[in-house]
Amino acid sequence: MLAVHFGAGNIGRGFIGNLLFQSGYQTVFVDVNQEIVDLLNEKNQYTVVLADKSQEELQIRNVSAVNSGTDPDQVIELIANADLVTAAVGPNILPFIAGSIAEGLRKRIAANDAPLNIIACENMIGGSTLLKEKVYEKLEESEKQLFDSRFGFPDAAVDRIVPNQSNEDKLMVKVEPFYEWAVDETKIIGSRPEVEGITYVEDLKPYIERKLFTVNTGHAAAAYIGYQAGMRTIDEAMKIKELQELIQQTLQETGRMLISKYAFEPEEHQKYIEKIVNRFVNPYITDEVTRVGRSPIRKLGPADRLVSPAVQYLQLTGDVPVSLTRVIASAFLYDYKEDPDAVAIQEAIYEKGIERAIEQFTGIEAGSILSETVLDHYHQLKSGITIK
Ligand SMILES: NC(=O)C1=CN([C@@H]2O[C@H](COP(=O)(O)OP(=O)(O)OC[C@H]3O[C@@H](n4cnc5c(N)ncnc54)[C@H](O)[C@@H]3O)[C@@H](O)[C@H]2O)C=CC1
Ligand SMILES: O=P(O)(O)OC[C@H]1O[C@](O)(CO)[C@@H](O)[C@@H]1O
Repeated sequence: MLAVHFGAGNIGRGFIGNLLFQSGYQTVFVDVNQEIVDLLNEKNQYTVVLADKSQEELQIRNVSAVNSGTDPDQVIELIANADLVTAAVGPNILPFIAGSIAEGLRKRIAANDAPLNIIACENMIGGSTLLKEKVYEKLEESEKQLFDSRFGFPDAAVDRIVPNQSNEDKLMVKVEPFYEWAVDETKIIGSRPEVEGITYVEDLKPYIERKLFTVNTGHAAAAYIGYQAGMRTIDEAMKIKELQELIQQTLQETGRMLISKYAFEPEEHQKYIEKIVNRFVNPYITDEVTRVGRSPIRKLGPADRLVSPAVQYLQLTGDVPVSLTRVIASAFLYDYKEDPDAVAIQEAIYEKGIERAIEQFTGIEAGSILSETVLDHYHQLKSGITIK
């Protein structure tokens, strides 16, 4: 069985590649990083290390790679013959891989009538749906019906913390032992890809919202508030008692919203929160706040981990979320110079003021109660009332 995976980065090698190998696939990674492509083709294997007391090493074999920048025809050929296509490149990169996927699917249609599923494994709601939209933008109107009947783009929720790597062995990836991969089975075309570790679900929305608004909201809170307090890593940040408390309060807010929306069992949800917070304090993982906080424009978007739960909390409970708005404010103070999103946000604040910047990046209307609350937190945090 042939799997083509776009993005041989942290989650690509450390999670998706790992499960594909365990499920019997031959995996070809598609990436634009020539060094990683060369190494994968030279070794045809790499090591995944579990970040816990055991430090267990898994050998991931049957892998190779192609550089889509220099060898686009090979990528097209691979897609034409694949049994499964997956991607973990980042939401902003999905439009750039759509062209070769469209071409590959065209070539496949000309050669055989086997169905194919394409699963984007990004931290976002509707990642595969977005990829499908971008692929379909490359099609003629007349092609779309046949594509609909042959190719599935099931959305997914993926969860495993894989920090940036600093190993001497450039292919080695250190990952937390925990993982979860839920896939929307209603959008599968043909038979379900048999991948060890995938949970097929009929309704993905509760899974993806629970995950994005707990793991990723909590993590973003630790990153932005931790950065504000001068911390370098998430585990350092988590040692600050007040920060842990703020994360707990933030996750109580997202929890209240999720429980009210999906009728989750409160005790079960509380256990889920505790488990997530424990993952953040894993002493075997060094995860920089600047990785977890990366791309703040994306993270402040209306459908993402901070603003969406805040807006839904207000709508569902009638109360203003005190902690979520504080985390949103701290994201507006995130001024890490190496992050182009952070720089753009700071420039927008400088040029048009914080209130307009909040509206621009979050879609929260200026003058609304949410905007006013974020604004209050922003001014307090800026005047030095920090967590430390
Ligand atoms: N790292 C993690 O723990 C998790 C990450 N994710 C999601 O997975 C996605 C990837 O994240 P990471 O693996 O952390 O990032 P990463 O930066 O380690 O990996 C991304 C890879 O995509 C490659 N890439 C960039 N442009 C490309 C293109 N045009 N074609 C093919 N490959 C291209 C990069 O060279 C890199 O190897 C993101 O959406 C992230 O939110 C989801 C869950 C966990
Ligand atoms: O990958 P993103 O969306 O930039 O956000 C980083 C987040 O993703 C993860 O890497 C994995 O879920 C978390 O560590 C963190 O919450």
